[in-house]
Amino acid sequence: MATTKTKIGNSEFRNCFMNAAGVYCYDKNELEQVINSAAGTFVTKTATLQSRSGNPEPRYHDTALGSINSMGLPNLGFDYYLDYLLELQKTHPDRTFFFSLVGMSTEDTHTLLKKVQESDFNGITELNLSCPNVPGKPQIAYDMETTENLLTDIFSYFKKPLGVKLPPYFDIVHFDQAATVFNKFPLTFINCVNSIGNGLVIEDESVVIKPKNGFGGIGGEYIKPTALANVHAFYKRLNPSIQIIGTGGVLTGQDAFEHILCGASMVQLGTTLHKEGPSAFERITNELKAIMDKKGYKTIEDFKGKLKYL
Ligand SMILES: O=C1NC(=O)NC(C(=O)O)N1
Repeated sequence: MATTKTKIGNSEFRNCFMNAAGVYCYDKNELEQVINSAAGTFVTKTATLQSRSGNPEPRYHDTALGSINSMGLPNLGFDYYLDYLLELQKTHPDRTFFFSLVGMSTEDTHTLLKKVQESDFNGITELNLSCPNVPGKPQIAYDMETTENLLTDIFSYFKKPLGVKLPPYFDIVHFDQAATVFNKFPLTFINCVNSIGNGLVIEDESVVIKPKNGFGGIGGEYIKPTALANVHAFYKRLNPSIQIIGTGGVLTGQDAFEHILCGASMVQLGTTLHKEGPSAFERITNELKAIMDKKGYKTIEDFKGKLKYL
């Protein structure tokens, strides 16, 4: 029987599936459900220094092929998530969890990461450089100079495992430029991709979410080709020491198989988890194991990154 265990940095996970930041991770209740599911680990909702109520509702909408959201980083604040993560280090010492965070300013980002560095947190930090939904705030990782300067400053003091959540890129030159920057730093991973920013969904004659006149991040089936391309483009360009987390368009074990084939070491569920709930982890894990058994793959390392070209 195949195993879907994996490793990110020096941390081992019993399963290569987890939630995507923003889904089933707002509070202890939701995170507990992911802990008790077949998921290998969880990532928190992206935490900011102060708690945020986020954008006006309706701000999330499911569609037949995925979802659109403009949540606006609603979260209970950095201290809430850090306190919970430190509590879990006592109750679940054998597990490693991910902490997603970003500042509303560069100064806040450094304040947050210095707090993490100085804390007893021994998990993995995911810096969200790609939220498309805070009015007036750009997706940081679309600005390579700002990203390079930020990472240079961060790695002068941050010595714990760190990865970045990236927006999708759509230009080969941008893959080259971004990879050149990321290869300069001891990143544990990059996570490709966040939602495709500023899409528009219409029902009858109206937008379906309130913020930004209906413009929001797109997830689900719509984005799998873009997600797979980003995973593979960076897999081919990055130092092997920087692993890839694949996020976007995973509904089935086949979708997860494709993400791993492109180079992902971990696969996140966003829209599918929102629609189906934590039981999706067991379903998709079993579907992936069935594919692996059929193909004679014992571990994900047997086919990770081995996408065939014509
Ligand atoms: O990084 C994010 N990506 C999204 O698609 N939505 C959330 C949000 O709006 O909070 N953040």
